[in-house]
Amino acid sequence: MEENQKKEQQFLISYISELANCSKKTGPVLARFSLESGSLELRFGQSNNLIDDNVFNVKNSQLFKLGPAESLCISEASEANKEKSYSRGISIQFRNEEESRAFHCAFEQWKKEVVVQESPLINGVVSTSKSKFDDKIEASSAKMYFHYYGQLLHQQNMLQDFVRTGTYYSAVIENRVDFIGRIVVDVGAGSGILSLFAAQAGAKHVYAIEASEMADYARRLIAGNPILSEKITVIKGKVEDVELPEKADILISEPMGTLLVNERMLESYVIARDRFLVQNGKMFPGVGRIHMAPFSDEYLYMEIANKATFWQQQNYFGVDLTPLHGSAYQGYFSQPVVDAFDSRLLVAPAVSHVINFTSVKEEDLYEIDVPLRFFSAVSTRIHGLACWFDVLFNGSTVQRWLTTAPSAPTTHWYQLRCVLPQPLYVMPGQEITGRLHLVAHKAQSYTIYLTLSALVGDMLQTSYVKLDLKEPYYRMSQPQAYSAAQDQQPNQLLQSQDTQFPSRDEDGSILMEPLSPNPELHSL
Ligand SMILES: C[S@@+](CC[C@H](N)C(=O)[O-])C[C@H]1O[C@@H](n2cnc3c(N)ncnc32)[C@H](O)[C@@H]1O
Repeated sequence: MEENQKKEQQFLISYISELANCSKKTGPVLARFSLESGSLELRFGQSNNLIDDNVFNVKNSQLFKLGPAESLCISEASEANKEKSYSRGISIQFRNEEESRAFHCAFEQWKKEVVVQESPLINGVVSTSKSKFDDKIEASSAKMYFHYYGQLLHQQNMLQDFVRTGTYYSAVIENRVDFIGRIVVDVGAGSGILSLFAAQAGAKHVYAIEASEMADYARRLIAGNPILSEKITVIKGKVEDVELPEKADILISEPMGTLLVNERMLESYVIARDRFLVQNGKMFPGVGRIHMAPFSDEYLYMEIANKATFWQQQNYFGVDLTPLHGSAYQGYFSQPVVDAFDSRLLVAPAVSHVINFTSVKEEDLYEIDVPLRFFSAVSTRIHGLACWFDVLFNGSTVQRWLTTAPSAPTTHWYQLRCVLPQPLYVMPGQEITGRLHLVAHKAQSYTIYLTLSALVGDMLQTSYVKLDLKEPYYRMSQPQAYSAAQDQQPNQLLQSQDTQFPSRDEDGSILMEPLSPNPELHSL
C-alpha cells in the first residue's frame, strides 16, 4: 500500500459466528482492517460499536472459503502467549459472492502489508517487498509514472481519444459472447472504463487492477454506476504483486505506449497473462504490430538540424559556444519526433514486426531486433524511419483493429519518426537495408538504435542514429498539411500500404477535442 494511504478498510457483512461458543452477531456487521499502533488488525463489530473483543491479528490469521458467500477466519494463538491463549475461529457470512470476493482480495492485500511492515530497511524506512516490477524498473521512474496516471486529467486525455476508447468499446460490445458469464481481469484499469465496458458486455465478474492512486477514483466511478458495480472489484496494486481469488477467462488492457512498447507496460500485460489467465484464455488485444517505412521530409530535417545552430555562435556575450555544437546537434537528433505526418512522405511500402501477446515471453520484450529492407519508389533523400502500430481484438464474433497509422484518424499516440543526422540518396527501385534495434532500459522505455544503408553507384552510404524513446520531441498536435513545396515526388502508391489492414468505421474517427500527447509522462 502507498505511503500516504489511509490505513483502514471497511466491509459490511451479514453476520459472524464464533466457532468456540457458537455466539452469533447478526448484521449488518462491520469488518474493519486497520493499522493500529504498528499491528494490522481485523476487527468485527456492530456498525456503531467496533470496540469489541472480536479482534484478529492479520499476521496470525488465515481465511478459508467455505462457500460462495461463507468463509472461515482462523487466528493462531500468538507465540508469546501460547501457554495462556488458544487459537480462535469465526465463520463469516457475506451478503453475496461479490462482497465475499472483495473481502478475500482485501485480506490478501493486508497480509502483504504485514510483510512490508516487518521489513524495515537499514535506514529505518519501510519499503514494499521487491517484486519483479521493482527489480527491473528504477524506483524514481515508477514513482513519476504512477503519479502521472494517478491524475484524472491524464486519464481524461485517454478517454477523450475517441478513436482509442471507441474502438475498445466496439471490440467489447460486438464480442459480448467473449464476455458473457466470464471472469475478466482489467490489467492497469486506470479510471475503470474497460472494466465497465466488460461489465456492460455481461461479464460475471471483473477484477480491475490499478497500481496508481487512480484506483480510488475508479472505485468511485464504478460505485456511481450501481448496476455494473456489483460485478467489479477494484484492486489497488501492481499486477506483478496482487493475488486474485480465481483465474480469468479473458484479460482486457490498454498497455500500449508510443511505438507500442514505450512505458514497458506490455511486460506487465504478459506477466498478468501468466499469473491470472486460464489456459487458452483470450486477451483483448491479443496481437500488436509495429510498422516501419522510410520517409522524406526536408522541413523536419532542417528544423532539427537548425535547432543546434545556436551553439555555432562564436561571440555569445564574449563566449565561444562552438565547442558544444557537435553535442547539441547529436542531442537533437537523439529525440524521436512525435507528430502526425502526411502518409505521402513515405517513400517505400512499410514492413511490420508482429508481437503476439498471447505467446510472447516477457523477456522477449527486453530487446527487439527488426531487420529492415525496403525498395524506394522514388528518387529522393531519405531522412529517417517512420513508425506506427496497431493492435488486434480477435473477438469470436468480430475482429477489430485499433490503428495509429498516418493514413487513419489521428490518435493521442500520433506517429513516431527517427530522424537520421545524414540523409541517404536513393533512386527509384533502389534497395534500402538496415536494422531497428530496441533495448529496454530501467526508466520504463527503450534506447533505439537505427541504421539505414543504400548503395550510391559502388559506394554503400550508411547512416546511423541512437535515440531515447523516453525523450521524444513533441512537434505538434495536429496533422501537418502536405505541401507541394516539399513534394520531391508524390508517392500515391505508398499510402495504400497501411490501408491493407484495419478499416475503421467512420463514426469511430471523430475527435471531439484536440488530442494532447503525454509530455510529462515521457519526460519522467
Ligand atoms: C494507458 S493507461 C490505461 C487506463 C485504462 N485501462 C484505460 O484504458 O483508459 C494504463 C494504466 O495502467 C496502470 N498500470 C501500469 N502498469 C501497471 C502495473 N504494473 N500494475 C497495475 N497497474 C499498472 C497505470 O497506472 C495506468 O492507469
